[in-house]
Formats: sequence, structure tokens, C-alpha cells
Amino acid sequence: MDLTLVKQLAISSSSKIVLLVADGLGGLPRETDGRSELEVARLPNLDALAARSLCGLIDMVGPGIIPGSGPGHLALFGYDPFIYQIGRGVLEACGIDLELRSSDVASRGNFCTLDEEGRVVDRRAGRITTETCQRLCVKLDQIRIEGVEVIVRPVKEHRFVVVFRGEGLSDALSESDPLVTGERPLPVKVVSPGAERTAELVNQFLDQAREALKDEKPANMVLLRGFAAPPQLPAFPDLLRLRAVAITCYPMYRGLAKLIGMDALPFCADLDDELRALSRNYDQHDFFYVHFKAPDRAGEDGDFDAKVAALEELDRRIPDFLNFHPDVFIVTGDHSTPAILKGHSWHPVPFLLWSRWSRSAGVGRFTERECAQGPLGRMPAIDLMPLAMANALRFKKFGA
Ligand SMILES: O=C(O)[C@H](O)COP(=O)(O)O
Repeated sequence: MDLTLVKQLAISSSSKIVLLVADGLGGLPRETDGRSELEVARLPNLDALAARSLCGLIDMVGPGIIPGSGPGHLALFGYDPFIYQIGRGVLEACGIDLELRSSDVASRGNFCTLDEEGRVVDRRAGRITTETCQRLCVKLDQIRIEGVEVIVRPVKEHRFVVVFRGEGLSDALSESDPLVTGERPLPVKVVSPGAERTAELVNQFLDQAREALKDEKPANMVLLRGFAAPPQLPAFPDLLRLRAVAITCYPMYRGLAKLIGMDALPFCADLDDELRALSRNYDQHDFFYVHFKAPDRAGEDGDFDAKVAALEELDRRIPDFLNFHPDVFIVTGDHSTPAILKGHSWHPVPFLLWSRWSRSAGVGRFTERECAQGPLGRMPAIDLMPLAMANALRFKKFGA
């Protein structure tokens, strides 16, 4: 939906909207029994809620497009991910409150593991602890390169952010992260003219990082992706007249929420901590974005059973969310992460939207196949927020 139309229609109200995003929610049937993670999981609360909700599938970016978490979330918040493209580096930096200058270029980094031939054997260095990441970032933060300041900060687990600060830098760069194992890290190249010097500086950093980490195990190299300068986006609270707050455990999601003007609470430890944060902030806000990471992590590790367990953990908390009696309650994901693919996929994501006015033609279970039969069938993810606003009675009539 067009954001200017959204702004034109939005009205103030006391109604409350809770958006619960299960990262990587969608899945695919496994070979053994032809059932997806959602179909194997025992989800009595989500199934019961789906039966009295509006259900369907959402395409995060478009049919066949594999969304990153950034574009997936932007679409859920109503921003066209094709129009508003934000590099991962800026999201990670904002997530850890690392202030960026307009001339900075930020990049998401992974500590990774290379074999003797220099090929990536683990893009996440065995998912090292945040403490190890902190130690290694201190090492990398000592790298000095003529003509640019390099700032390296830990994010969480194997994730870090590196900011290149100086004049005349450009984010028009390719990524060193091959995004697969078995390949060597890629040299960073110019994507459009004017980025030649920045590419040279970044490759110098990568060479020095390799040297600094050569005796480390398992994190003996870094992979960079999502080079970006800070963007300007329309503010979500202004567009929708909502006092919005983000409740997350991981920085990147907090960073995206901050970038579009939501209040971003300090990181929570887990889902129970997020529910406590929701309770503490419920009176002061109207829109609550709550993020649950575990399904995506399990999916990316190819662990079908762990993803089933993560979905069942989420299901056990659904009554706690309903006890707040939100006027609109949405459960969905930012993309599919099928365990059998060990990564994000293009498959549309199930959603349920509960409200008193949702005209639910409820489905039997909260699964991909059942939601596909829902009254809305399959729709663009950017249409979900307008639906939420309508169900929260926060839209006025369009036209006379
Ligand atoms: O966990 C994350 O940061 C992303 O969802 C996936 O990134 P990774 O594949 O580099 O871990």
C-alpha cells in the first residue's frame, strides 16, 4: 500500500496492535513424512487462534524472491522493500546504538571458519559466543588503514559490525560473504563507479583481518555483507499515528525498528523476558513489534526438530499474549526458513490476524497448507499493516 495513502487514512485511537514475528516461520515438508515443521509441531494455542482468525499466506517481497530479514520486516511494517532497501550493516549498527554519520559505510560481519585451502567451512564459526566475538572485535578494532577510520564492534554471537569512516566513501560494493560454504571469501568489488577507493580500503581491512585471526580457532576469518550508508525513511509512528515499540533479543531487528522511528527497548534475554517488557510498556504504546528468533536459527542450522521445538515454545506463550487483550493480534514471520533448505526461502509465509472485526473464516490449523486455504489466500506482505489498521479501527474512510 502507498505510504502517503496510509498517512492520509490513519487516525488516532486507543486500540492496541501486537505483531508477533516468528523469524523464519515458514517451512517445507521433510522427506520422512511429508510434513512441514508447522505441521509436525503440536500448536494447540496457535491452531485454536487460527480457527477464529483471518488467515492466509504473505509474499514478503514477491513470488519467487528470497527475502532477507531486513526486507521481510520492512514489508511487514508496510514499507515496499524494493523502494526502501537498507543494507544490513546499517541495521546491525543501529541495533547496538552505534551512531552513524551520513558519510559512513557500515557492513555486517560474520566470524567464519576457513579450511587449509581458504574455503569457508562454517559461515558462523560454529556460532561462537558473544564473549569470543567481543575479544576478536578488540583485535580487529586495532587494524589501521591509511585514509580511513575503521570501527569494529561486536553485535551478538558470530555477528559484528564494521564501520568505515572518512570522506568520499561509497557503499556501492559487492560482498565478501559468498553466503555458501565450500567457496573462498570473495574480493569486494565496485558495484557502481565512485566506489573504487572504498573497495580498495575494505580489501585491505580483509587482508589484515585474515592476518590478525590466522591462529584463531574456529573464527579464523571474517565475511562482510550489506554495505550501506545511513538511509532516510518515513517514520512509522508518524505515518500510522501509532506509539510504536520494538521488543527484541537480537540487534539487527532493534536497529531496523529504530531506523523507522519506533522506540527500541533494551535487548531482552528470551521470550519470557519479552513478555515482561511488553507488560511494562503496554500502557505507553499502541503498536508492539515482538521478535522471536529461534525458528530461523534452527532452520538455518538445518535442524528440523529444533525448529519444531521452537514453534512449540512460541505456542506455549500465545495465551500470555492474548491475556493483554490486544485489539489486533498478528502472528506471522519475516520469511520462510525451511530446515531442509538450511536457509531463507521464497515460500510465502503463514499469518493469522485476530480481531473482533476480522470476519474470520478460520482454518483448522496454523500451517502453510491450511493458511493457503484461508479467506485471504496469498497476498503481498505490505498489505498486512493496512489490514491491521483497519481491524484496529484506525483508518478513516477513503473518499466521500
Ligand atoms: O542470524 C542472522 O543474523 C541472520 O538471520 C542470518 O545471518 P547468518 O546466516 O549470517 O547467520
